[in-house]
Amino acid sequence: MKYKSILLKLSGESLAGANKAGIDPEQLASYAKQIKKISEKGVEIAIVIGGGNIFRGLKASAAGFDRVSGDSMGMLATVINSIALCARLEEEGCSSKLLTATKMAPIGELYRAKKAKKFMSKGKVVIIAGGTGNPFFTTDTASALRACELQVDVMLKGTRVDGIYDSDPEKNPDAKKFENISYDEIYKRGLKVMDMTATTMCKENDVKIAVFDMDTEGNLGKVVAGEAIGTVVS
Ligand SMILES: Nc1ncnc2c1ncn2[C@@H]1O[C@H](COP(=O)(O)OP(=O)(O)OP(=O)(O)O)[C@@H](O)[C@H]1O
Ligand SMILES: O=c1ccn([C@@H]2O[C@H](COP(=O)(O)O)[C@@H](O)[C@H]2O)c(=O)[nH]1
Repeated sequence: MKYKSILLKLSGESLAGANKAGIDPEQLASYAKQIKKISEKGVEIAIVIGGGNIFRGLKASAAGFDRVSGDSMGMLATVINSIALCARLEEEGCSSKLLTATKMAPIGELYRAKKAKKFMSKGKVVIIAGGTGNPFFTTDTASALRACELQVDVMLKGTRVDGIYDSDPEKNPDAKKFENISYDEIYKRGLKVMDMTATTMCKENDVKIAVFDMDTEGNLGKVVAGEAIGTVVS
């Protein structure tokens, strides 16, 4: 395996599968199987999941809430997805541990980097729920933060597109894919695959990012093995 330790960011929206909302049991099972496979190969794994399939804070004002309340609801949405993944991994026979950014016992223990690293070194898949624990952020930024804290080899953004394009491929069918790209090129072109706070955090702390299509079974194993199936940012 090319990468011995990873921070995997999973898209909440992708977890919804074809239904576009909620959690699709087949999608969840596919993610769990892929994660179990690389865990069995000795890869240390931490996971952050988004909450876009349930709630996003940015939509709060339209729904009649203030932004901070909306973001709190968004962070709780990530906890729901994290509980689901943790339960599914256990079902698959893959030992996992749910840690939370804010106090939430008995749902999960409070996150601390040292604690997370200890579990990871013992072969447990660590799921870090609740984003950063602060409003006005996203789970992309939470992923970048945890990747820095845990000093993993790479931050993997597993999503429903197969890499970074020169424009949003879900809107422009003629968009061209990059195999490699620099952080600065992402700023210069204003590419929106990840938010700028997350990109900056990775740039400043020298965290490599790989963006790939997690919805095709087997892709996680390929990316961790170093196959060039997505886009690498460095
Ligand atoms: N230049 C680009 N290259 C690739 N994808 C892009 C680009 N610009 C925008 N995107 C969009 O970014 C999305 C990937 O982001 P992400 O995985 O964070 O999805 P999300 O719906 O925001 O997930 P979450 O629920 O975790 O917030 C893709 O679905 C794609 O449409
Ligand atoms: O650190 C964080 C992370 C997330 N939020 C809120 O949660 C939702 C869902 O996260 P996504 O990354 O969009 O999937 C997000 O829209 C924020 O409202 C947060 O406040 N702080």
